[in-house]
Amino acid sequence: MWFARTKSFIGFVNLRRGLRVALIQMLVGDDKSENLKKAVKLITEAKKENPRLVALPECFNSPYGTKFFPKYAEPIPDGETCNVLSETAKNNNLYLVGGSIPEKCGDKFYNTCTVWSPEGKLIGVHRKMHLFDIDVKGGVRFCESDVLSAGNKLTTFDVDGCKIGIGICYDVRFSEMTKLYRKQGVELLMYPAAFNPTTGPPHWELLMRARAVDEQMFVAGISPAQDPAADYKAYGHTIVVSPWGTVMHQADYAETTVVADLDLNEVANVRQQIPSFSQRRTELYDTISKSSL
Ligand SMILES: NC(=O)CC(=O)C(=O)O
Repeated sequence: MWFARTKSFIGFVNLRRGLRVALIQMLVGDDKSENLKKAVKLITEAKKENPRLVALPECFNSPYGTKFFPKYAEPIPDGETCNVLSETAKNNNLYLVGGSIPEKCGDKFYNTCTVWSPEGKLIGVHRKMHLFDIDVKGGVRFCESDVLSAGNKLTTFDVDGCKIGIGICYDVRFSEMTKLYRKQGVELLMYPAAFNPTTGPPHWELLMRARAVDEQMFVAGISPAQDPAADYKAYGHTIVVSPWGTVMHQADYAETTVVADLDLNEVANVRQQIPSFSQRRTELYDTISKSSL
């Protein structure tokens, strides 16, 4: 296992607020129980680096594709995958962002991220809010809404005083959502995500950096590794960006784990030096128009 570690440091601070995260860029196959075994193995290996929080990628127990979602879907929290995630968080005594899985709830399906405490308790459930329906000629066509329903709620949780927000993949393209997280005091935004060879190269890093600079927070994107044989080829490139917009670490296409030390004081430092949030002219550009224009 190859580990990459980056450190971020700005100036002298009296009280260092740090958070070590491990982001698992896992190669996902079509055998669900093998995927679960692999996730447990990689989390257990990552634990050797002593992270406080570990994250898995979007759709880590199933291939990413609408034809797979109904077959792989499980109820939350009473399914096999949730049991495994809860046990693994507890056995390793860490916070676990469980990537995402296809969720079945009644007659509906969702693309859902669960978050687990070191005691194995479910502390967050995020259903992808913006469904990935795009058609790029000669590139990628995908229509999640053929099968999935969209979630309607933001999701935050706390790790040692750091408020963390969750989005899933396509959610990263919606800056209004990130602004709401900023208003809630989020300092780290985590996106389990699976971009692709069409949108990945031009947009992946750009969007992660844009959200980090817009809202002056750490942003992490956690992708599956690329499987050249899969119908949908994930872009990989699991990434961590600082509140200054610096790419602290970015993986390639292969399976790997990125370990990053986040200096949370950097959030306050950047917000103090560039106080764009309090300088907004919201009276001029309220984007939620109530008019019929
Ligand atoms: N897979 C997604 O949800 C989003 C994506 O690939 C993109 O926005 O591009």
